[in-house]
Amino acid sequence: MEMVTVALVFAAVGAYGLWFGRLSRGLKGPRVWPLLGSLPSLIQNCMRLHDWIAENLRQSGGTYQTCTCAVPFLARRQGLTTVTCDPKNIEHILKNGFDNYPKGPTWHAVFHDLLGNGIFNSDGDVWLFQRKTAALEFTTKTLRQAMSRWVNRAIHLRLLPILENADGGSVDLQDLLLRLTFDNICGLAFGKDPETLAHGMPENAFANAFDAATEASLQRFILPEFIWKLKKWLHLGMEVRLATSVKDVEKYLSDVIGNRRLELDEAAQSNQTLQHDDLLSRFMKKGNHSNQFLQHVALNFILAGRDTSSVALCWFFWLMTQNPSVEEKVVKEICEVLMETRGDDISAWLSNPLDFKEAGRLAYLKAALSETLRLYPSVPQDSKHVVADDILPDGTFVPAGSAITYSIYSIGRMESVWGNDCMEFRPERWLEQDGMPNNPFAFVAFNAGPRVCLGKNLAYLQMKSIVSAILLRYRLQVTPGHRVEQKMSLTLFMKYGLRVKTHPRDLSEIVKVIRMEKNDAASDVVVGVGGVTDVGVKDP
Ligand code: HEM
Repeated sequence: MEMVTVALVFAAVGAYGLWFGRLSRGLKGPRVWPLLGSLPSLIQNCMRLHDWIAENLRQSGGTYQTCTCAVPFLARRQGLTTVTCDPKNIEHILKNGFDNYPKGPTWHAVFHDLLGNGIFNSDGDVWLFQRKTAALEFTTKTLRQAMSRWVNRAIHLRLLPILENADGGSVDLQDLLLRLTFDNICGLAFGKDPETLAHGMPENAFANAFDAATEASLQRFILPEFIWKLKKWLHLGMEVRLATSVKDVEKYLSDVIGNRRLELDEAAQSNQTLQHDDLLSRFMKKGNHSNQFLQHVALNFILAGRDTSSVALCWFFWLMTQNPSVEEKVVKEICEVLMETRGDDISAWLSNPLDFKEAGRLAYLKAALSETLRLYPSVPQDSKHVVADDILPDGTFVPAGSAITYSIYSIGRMESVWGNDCMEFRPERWLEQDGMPNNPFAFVAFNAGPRVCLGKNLAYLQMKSIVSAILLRYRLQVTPGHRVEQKMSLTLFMKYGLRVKTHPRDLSEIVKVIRMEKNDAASDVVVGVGGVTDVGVKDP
């Protein structure tokens, strides 16, 4: 009997060895260990994940396959991940083969408790209906006006007073910006500014519950699905926190929706039109949707639009401190535009926020923001589920049930895509005739294809308003000793925030230079092309 057991064990080990040999030979990426797959290298590099993935991709020519669970049957499906940064593959995944690469069941299960079947967490017809309805709203001028109103209010009533009071001391700009954009997106999503950005940085029950629910949902990614499902069923650990936070978030939103319904009914009875221009009211006016559907609409927009622009701005402001010549050009462009639209009096530049036309003319600023997102994309990587066996344009076979990760962070750092100067922060490339790669899928910080970010133009407007308000008034200096590092998360936060000192900016020198250039230009015989508009910046 013992002999039989030993023989069986030997046979099993031998069979596993043969299987593992075949598997690991076919994989190009980091070393794959028996049973543990690439988990050891993943853990070893978890503090510099994005740079590690970029190195792997450089070595493998743009695509590799790896396996986090080297166990037969599981390996081909749940364990196998294809990692790519090849723009042709990305175009295939996001556009040409769109239906074969949905977000998939894992993503959906993780976020379902918080986001339901909202736009950010659905595929197929459920997603398409919401996408069509929302896309109509995102092209309206009134939504742009609403964004402009919310952002300018928060900048002038709360952000600037906080910076003024900092009085040479250091502030955590990341914290301020995260609060500001959270307030903005709540205003836009359901017409209420929770004012989390205010003196003393007050606690806000809705913001806290939303943060706790997002964090607890993200924790689910770390665990195998059956474990977090078991914890949910047994009411254990983070699952308890998730359930309570989701309840709090839903209660808050259900009160907002209930009040809005009453206001809309009263307005209809007295033949008045309500002035609410937020997304929730727009969806309510369009159809007879359930409270739960409307809650999910609001929550999905908040999740999609809350941290992305603040994180991009954080890296932008840090890059300004590292690249003073770019900062000078950014400030000069803003001054040039304001001098043309508001005249020479500097106080008139500071008294009112940018209007749409002024913001639209800031081509260099838009290029600098895009360049920031190329090197520091707010969403550094994204994953898709493979529905049916497929072959990617570069010849890689991807089996049904496996996952594909495309590294947005790596695409921007590939010499093969962006040229020898890919690691340089050079906004000019966005304005040059041949500065950009031919394939528009080389820049997917806002996603691309049918699921391209709906808030992209609003985000540029919001970011331009915030940059102008801060840089016209202050020069920023990273607080000595402060460490700027990436946090490993679905969003590219700075791990320790961004502590900066603010120094009042004297615009008189820049104004002198602009005046001199204007005089020189006026005395030239050749007349220039006039103001550049931001249509000059190439978009995918
Ligand atoms: C710099 C700022 C922003 C960046 C970098 C960004 C980036 C992205 C990315 C990468 C996606 C795809 C995510 C995925 O499918 O998993 C996305 C989707 C989306 N974004 Fe943005 N976003 C920004 C700002 C905003 C803002 C301000 C809003 C709302 C006002 C917004 C609304 C959306 C929506 C609704 C989607 C889902 C689209 C769909 O699935 O059909 N985004 N965004």
